[in-house]
Amino acid sequence: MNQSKEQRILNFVLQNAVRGDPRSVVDTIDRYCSQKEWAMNVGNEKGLILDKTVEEASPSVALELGSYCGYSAVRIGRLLKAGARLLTVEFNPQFAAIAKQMIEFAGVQDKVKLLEGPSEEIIPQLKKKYEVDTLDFVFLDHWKDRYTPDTILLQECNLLRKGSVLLADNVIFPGAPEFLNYVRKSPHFQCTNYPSHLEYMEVEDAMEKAVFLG
Ligand SMILES: O=C(NC/C=C/[C@H]1O[C@@H](n2cnc3cncnc32)[C@H](O)[C@@H]1O)c1cc([N+](=O)[O-])cc(O)c1O
Ligand SMILES: [Mg+2]
Repeated sequence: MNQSKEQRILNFVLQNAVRGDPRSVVDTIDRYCSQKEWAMNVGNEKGLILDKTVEEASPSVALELGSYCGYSAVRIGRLLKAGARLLTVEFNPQFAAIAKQMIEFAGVQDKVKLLEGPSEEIIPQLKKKYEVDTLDFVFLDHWKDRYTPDTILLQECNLLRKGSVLLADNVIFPGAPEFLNYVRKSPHFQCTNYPSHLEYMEVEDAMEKAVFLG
């Protein structure tokens, strides 16, 4: 049975990146996906915006929705301070298996925990089952029509506190118009747009930061 694209990306990392070196894992995925097969990793241009937002937030507890191959989980994990943790949510079993191996190879498994299942089921479990009080940082990069319902669910579950930072990928391409409309109209969020480009392409894209105001 021939391999999936995601398996080919993982194999390329296992053969070409440096075990325990998250930067080399990120760079190796970018090399493969820009030269061989496009894939929906946040990529290096938007990745720099992600890096700066994470460093500024300096989160103790972070959440990622949509692990895919683990590119951004590794990218965020490498920036977390001692004792901080990232929970990354992925419901596709094949992608979850790839992402887990990517996280372990990069050596960030002590900071990054992959939770397998749909975000709408996992989010309500975060407080009791995963011992989360509130989230300091949330990266939204899953199905674009889930951004708004999950943002509402995070609020309903009291998982956001004054200053919690949401960062959403792809608000221009493929686009998340209802999410932009929701957070920009809401009195509970202070929004900032970061124009950029779609990973590995010269297509316009952007990230949106939405800081919860309580
Ligand atoms: O579609 C995109 N991303 C969707 C990402 C989806 C990933 O999140 C998981 N997921 C989805 N809902 C979930 C709910 N719960 C858990 N995992 C979930 C999916 O199993 C997949 O691993 C996308 C598309 C382009 N593009 O150019 O077309 C570019 C990008 O940067 C993108 O992020
Ligand atoms: Mg994306």
